[in-house]
Amino acid sequence: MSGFVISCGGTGGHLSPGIALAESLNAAGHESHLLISRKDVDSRLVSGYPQLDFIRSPGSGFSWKPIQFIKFNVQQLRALVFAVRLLSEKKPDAVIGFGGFLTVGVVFAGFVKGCPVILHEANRKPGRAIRLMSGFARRIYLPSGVSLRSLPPKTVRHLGYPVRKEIRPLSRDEARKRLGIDITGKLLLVLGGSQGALALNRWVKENFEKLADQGISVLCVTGLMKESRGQLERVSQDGHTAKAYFMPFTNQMAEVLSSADLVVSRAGAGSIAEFMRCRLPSILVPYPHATDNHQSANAQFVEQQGGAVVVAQEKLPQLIDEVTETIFNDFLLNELRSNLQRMDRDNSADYIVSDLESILAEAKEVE
Ligand SMILES: CC(=O)N[C@H]1[C@@H](OP(=O)(O)OP(=O)(O)OC[C@H]2O[C@@H](n3ccc(=O)[nH]c3=O)[C@H](O)[C@@H]2O)O[C@H](CO)[C@@H](O)[C@@H]1O
Repeated sequence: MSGFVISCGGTGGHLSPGIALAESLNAAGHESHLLISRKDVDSRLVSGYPQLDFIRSPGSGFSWKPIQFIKFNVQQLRALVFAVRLLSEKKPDAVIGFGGFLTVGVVFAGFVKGCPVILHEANRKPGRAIRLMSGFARRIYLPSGVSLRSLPPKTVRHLGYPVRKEIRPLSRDEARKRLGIDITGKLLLVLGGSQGALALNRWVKENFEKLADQGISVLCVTGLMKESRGQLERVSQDGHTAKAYFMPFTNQMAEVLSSADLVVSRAGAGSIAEFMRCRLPSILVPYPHATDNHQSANAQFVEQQGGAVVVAQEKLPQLIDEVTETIFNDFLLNELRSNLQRMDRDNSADYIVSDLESILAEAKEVE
């Protein structure tokens, strides 16, 4: 049995693969501790996993704005001290970082203590933390076709995004029943990633009547910062009732993804991997201010593989036509679904576990 500290907090896109990996490590008889942030989104997501060991670290997101920049550096120092103490207490065999502001302190502490450092990058443009810490890594997992300058090839493995085991396609009717979605006809899911997207929430409110008149209902996951619940209803001229459901956050992602015919979403790597797993066709609207425009790179890759349609945020007025043309086009939906199936890397968490086991076995031989 080996022990691992997994740094995966700050946003759902880092936390979900951390949870997926911890579950696979624990199932293989290892021990894992997940380092997360004190943000609300982390608390909401981890509430569904009482069996895992989550540890909340100090830390704050990076910004060039002067006050936030000072706060970031002070918090990074606190996070480093916290990480050194944590590693002294848990004595892990390896430290794993999924990127984000929490990764830097714990990875550095792990390296100084002589612990193998393992990194995972989910996006098609590696983030700052991964780039900064890559020189310390014994292994880096990158999406296929993505490279990082000056890394020896033996350090890199191209593996997909670990998706949580419970995220599996369910029958559409069963999923709607479990969510209490009481509609007939097409359902459009609107998802702004783990933290929501104001522009997409607004788009739903502005376009619900047009969608309803075509018989399309909507499920909109608004994000915690834009807390919004409730329901809208509209009866079209032909007597069909369409509804719009709003919820701030969900711990029932398998049901949410399986209930819909189509999703309009930001292009986070985790969301995309889960659409593949649930074979859910998507229209991706990349967040235009994401670091190095990495969401556009994520979205374009899926579009090139035939798994999604991309609409830039400045083209949002065209989204309603894209939605209505796609959601009623069964040929296109089937095509998108079969391409998603082809792209899905089913058990990357299990591959990572066996790779970690061989890294640790090699390290023991060297000792
Ligand atoms: C604005 C920004 O920079 N976002 C980044 C962030 O996205 P973000 O945190 O939005 O992450 P993703 O879209 O990658 O994944 C969201 C995760 O949260 C889960 N979830 C979401 C909503 C909800 O109500 N319940 C729930 O469980 C999803 O199932 C998924 O597992 O990290 C990703 C991974 O590095 C990046 O690709 C994104 O670009």
